[in-house]
Amino acid sequence: MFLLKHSRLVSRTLSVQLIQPSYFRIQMSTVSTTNPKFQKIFKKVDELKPDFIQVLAEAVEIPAVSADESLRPMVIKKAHFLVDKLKQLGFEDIQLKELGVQPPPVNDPKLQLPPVVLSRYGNDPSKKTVLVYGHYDVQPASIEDGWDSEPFKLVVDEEKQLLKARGSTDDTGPLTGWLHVVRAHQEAGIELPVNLLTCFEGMEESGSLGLEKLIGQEADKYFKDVDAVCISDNYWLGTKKPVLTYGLRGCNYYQVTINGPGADLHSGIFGGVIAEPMVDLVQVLSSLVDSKGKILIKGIDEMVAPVTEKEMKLYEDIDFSLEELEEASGSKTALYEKKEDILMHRWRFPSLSVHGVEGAFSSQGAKTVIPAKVSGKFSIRTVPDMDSAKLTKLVIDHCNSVFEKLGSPNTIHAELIHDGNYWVSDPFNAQFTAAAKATKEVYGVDPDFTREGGSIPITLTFEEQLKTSVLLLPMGRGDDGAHSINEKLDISNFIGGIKTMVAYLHYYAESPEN
Ligand SMILES: NCC(=O)N[C@@H](Cc1c[nH]cn1)C(=O)O
Ligand SMILES: [Zn+2]
Ligand SMILES: [Zn+2]
Repeated sequence: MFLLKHSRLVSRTLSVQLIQPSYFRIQMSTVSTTNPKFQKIFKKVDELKPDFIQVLAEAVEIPAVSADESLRPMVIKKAHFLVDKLKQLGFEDIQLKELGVQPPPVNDPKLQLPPVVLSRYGNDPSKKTVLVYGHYDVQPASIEDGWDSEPFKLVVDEEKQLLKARGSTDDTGPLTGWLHVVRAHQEAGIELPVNLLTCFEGMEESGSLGLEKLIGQEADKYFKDVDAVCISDNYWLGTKKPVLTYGLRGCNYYQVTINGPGADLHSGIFGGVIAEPMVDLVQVLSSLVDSKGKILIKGIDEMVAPVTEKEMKLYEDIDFSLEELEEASGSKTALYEKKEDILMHRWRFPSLSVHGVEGAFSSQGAKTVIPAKVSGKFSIRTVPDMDSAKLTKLVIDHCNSVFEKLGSPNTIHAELIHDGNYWVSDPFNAQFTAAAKATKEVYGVDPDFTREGGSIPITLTFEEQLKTSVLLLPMGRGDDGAHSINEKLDISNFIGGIKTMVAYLHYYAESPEN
């Protein structure tokens, strides 16, 4: 069961008026549509809200952290949870596609990748077929990171009208949203206007390992009738205006390991007389990027497509501000002040982030250890026209060359852990047009068309392998705290997002084009 914050409000749980900016309130407080076609089904979505939240509560309780090998059984458990839900809803041809063992680096060489959940709802040749993709794995989370509540227990905050838990916005909330779309149609007695296929994976947060191959294998089989792919796994740019997303950065994730003594050592006995891996590693890591965010690895800037004047105009028209960035980051630490600079550095320039060090002392206290082997983790968000293989060569050569200059007797091994391509689409195709109409229907405003700094590694693969267009239809807001502490999804976004999915499927089904 989920936790209700402010328990005195329990009796009027979930039937309270939603607290929203004024122009949303008009659209969302009752049945949020001017179109009689959607009235019945939107009303049903509103009525089913408690049930939808209950499903989310059950789903987020499973700590499906793909990056944590010890939690792999939980990731697999969540796949089976989804299978049960799909069965209950009458989905057919449900298949758990196994992807084999996880490739190195991995502690357990027999570690199985979590399965991909394929299923189908409807098989009418006269209808279009929409494949919806989502991921059921989540980022790591623990209360010690600074969460206000247990991350794997859903908190329904009545006062703020939000749902808080790891996975609420990324991506369990949006993924389960697709199941609710089907339930709402069933209970409203309205036929789904398209055939719906699902592709739910459990490794997205760890680079979608194994999925690319499966999509290639199934392109002419399970996915052979797919007309369009829709992904709901990203966020509005800010907190007020809905967006549709037509671009993503890619992500190349690296690990650089420095190996030294045979075991961790006492720094009083060995300090000053042996070469310390951690000292070498911090020098390698600090050579990658400066404090202004400039990547210091030579040759990367030259791969980036130049900014055009036409493109500059796009950034000027987007509704966003420095204040929104500061609000979402909870700080005044932005590297840029102008909206255009912020957007370009988030969407169309590469960035390098240093994430952490495996093997180093990281707890409270003052342990006087010399770690024997340390691995620094960093990633580069990639953009057009960067080539992943060329980038990797530049990165590895750079690390080796910096290390060589240190003259250390330790050893270095720099490697790519996973890569996923950037993606940029045509925001005026039939799918985007249908989604824009759907957004207007639900929220009463035209969406902004945005790109995103994050990555969904499989997006380009769907486009290329299935020869279809991909739409990114975000559910949550820019301040949801995905990958961070206190991740949340506003209830109005959850319900509005489900309605938008509904309307998008209907408008896309009606569209004369594919
Ligand atoms: N909601 C999308 C998301 O969070 N994607 C991850 C994908 C990723 C790539 N490498 C590791 N994870 C992201 O970090 O952008
Ligand atoms: Zn995600
Ligand atoms: Zn994520």
